Amino acid sequence: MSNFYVKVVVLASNGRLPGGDGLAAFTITEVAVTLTVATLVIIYFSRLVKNFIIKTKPPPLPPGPPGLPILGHLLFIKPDFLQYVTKQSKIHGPIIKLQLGRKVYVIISSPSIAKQILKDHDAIFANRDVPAAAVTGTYGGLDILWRPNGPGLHKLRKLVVREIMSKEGLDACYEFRRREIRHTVKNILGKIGLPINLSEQIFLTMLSVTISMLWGGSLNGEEAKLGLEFKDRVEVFVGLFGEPNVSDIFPVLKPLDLQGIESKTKKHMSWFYGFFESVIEQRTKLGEGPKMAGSKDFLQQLLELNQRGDAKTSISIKEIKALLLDMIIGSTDTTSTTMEWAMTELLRHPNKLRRVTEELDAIIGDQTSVEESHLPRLAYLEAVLKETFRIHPPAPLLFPHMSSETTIVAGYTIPKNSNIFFNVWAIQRDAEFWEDPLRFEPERFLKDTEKRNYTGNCFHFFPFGSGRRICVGIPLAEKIMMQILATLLHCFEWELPNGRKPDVKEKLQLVLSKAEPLVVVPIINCDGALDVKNGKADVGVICRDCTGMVLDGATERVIADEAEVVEAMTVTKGVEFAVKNIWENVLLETDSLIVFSKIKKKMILIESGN
Ligand code: HEM
Repeated sequence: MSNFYVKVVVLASNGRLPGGDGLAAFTITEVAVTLTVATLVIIYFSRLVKNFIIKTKPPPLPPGPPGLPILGHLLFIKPDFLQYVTKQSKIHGPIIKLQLGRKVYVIISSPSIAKQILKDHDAIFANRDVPAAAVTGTYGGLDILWRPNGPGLHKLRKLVVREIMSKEGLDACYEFRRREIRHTVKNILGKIGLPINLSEQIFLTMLSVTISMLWGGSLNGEEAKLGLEFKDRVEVFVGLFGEPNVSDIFPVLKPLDLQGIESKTKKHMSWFYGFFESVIEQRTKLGEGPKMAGSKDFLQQLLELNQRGDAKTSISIKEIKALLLDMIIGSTDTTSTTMEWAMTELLRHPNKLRRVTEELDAIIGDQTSVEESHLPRLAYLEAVLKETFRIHPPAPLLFPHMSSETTIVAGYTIPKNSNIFFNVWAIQRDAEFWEDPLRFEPERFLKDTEKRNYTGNCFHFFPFGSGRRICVGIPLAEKIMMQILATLLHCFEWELPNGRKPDVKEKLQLVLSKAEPLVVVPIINCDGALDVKNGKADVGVICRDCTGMVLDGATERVIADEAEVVEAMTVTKGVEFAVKNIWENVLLETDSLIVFSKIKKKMILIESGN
């Protein structure tokens, strides 16, 4: 018997020696074994429980910079939120967390994590945290942008995608788009040689295009002032949505509206909605608006749905107004900013600009205007637009998505109701995927075109978002931007005032625009200038690109565009014109109808007065 065994037996038998009581010795052995087994079982189970606890403990929140008590990172996000989050992501990794008050903000700057959220967990992350300004500005989120994910959102998205953005919908209102682009050309022709704010010009074109598609209206002529007012108000309105609002961060302060954001939003909202109400009232009084190839404009369709009274498809007047505002805001700032950046980059890279104009000359040739049918063949221009989206995405962080459940992503816990930003600006400039990412190189989109598209499947390049909140306006955006850019570049040459180089400083409001608007000088892109003398004073008719514009030679102001040539010549009836074609020396009488073609570089006489 070992010493140890003797000791245990003696202790267990209260000092009595074994042998006298065999039963006691047996019990002690049994107790020892039982104790050992119990200890082992306890150890085993405690390990099991520990493992279970470790396994079921939620992963940590994403890392991030330390914040201040109560305020969190509120004081750090200004003046440049995009630069701040990009810098913090470089330090803390591709998924980071910031806190404003009690609200959690998660910023993603990795394609694979973006894919997990926007594809694998799309339904969970398809909500929005509606800021107080948007609640006020959209009747509590009745539009598409701020609407919670659900049947109401699907109904509105389907309506826009099927009725406006479908091929048939867009074809049906092509004439309106064409008309507005020609008005823009005419406007610019009146400003040849003068500096113009291109951003403003393009914004007005886009606004006119959108309004004409929505209800057949136009902002040209007398209404141009209205266009500028729209522009100012859209800018302010959008700025109010983007402004960090203490009412959102600390909801108890909401009734105080400390920054006055809600009251300002209300003021602008009443202006927009008042405008829409007058359009709707007019439509209801006068009946259907202008028809486009037998189809109805969007407003007409909405009003008919409003009359239907069927809960599944019916739409209220408030929804109609909120939707119209969405379409106008969604389509103007984003597209005009993109075109402004595209022009800026082309002016900075004359060799790329040359390649665009060569392509335009080859495809459009001597035809008088850029038509939508030309667009699919303008591969290089399309690459220029994509490269512009890559380097200057108008929505560099997309629009924030909100999680409707606590979810684990990339090994971190994203709490319910967090706001998720996707830093497409950083992802699309990431040297791991894009060679020489800061260089403007449209050629990279000429290879691998299928892979490098923005339909939401490539998470290295997704300027329109992805998943169920992807932008509804892509088909319109791509058509209209291609056509406007092609027209501007085919019809005019562009210079910077005083030979300056355009700068690329950015400014983030809701869209990432140029800090300073692009001011450029349009010059005549045609050698075929014609002089007209009436014997008393110089009067000019100058051949202008594509459009057959008639201009006053002294002031270089437009007298008429092609459609109005007849009228212009009637106005000048009785005045003797001697029109000298620099190639053919043609003399015309006043009553002649003339159009000019740029490419043929000659004046075409289509009808003689006598
Ligand atoms: C350069 C052109 C455009 C760009 C870059 C752009 C970009 C975007 C982005 C990034 C989003 C948010 C996606 C997300 O939340 O993940 C969005 C949403 C939206 N866009 Fe666009 N957009 C453009 C043009 C347009 C046009 C032309 C329209 C309409 C006429 C439009 C209407 C909308 C609407 C209504 C939404 C909200 C969708 C939703 O929340 O479900 N956009 N857009």
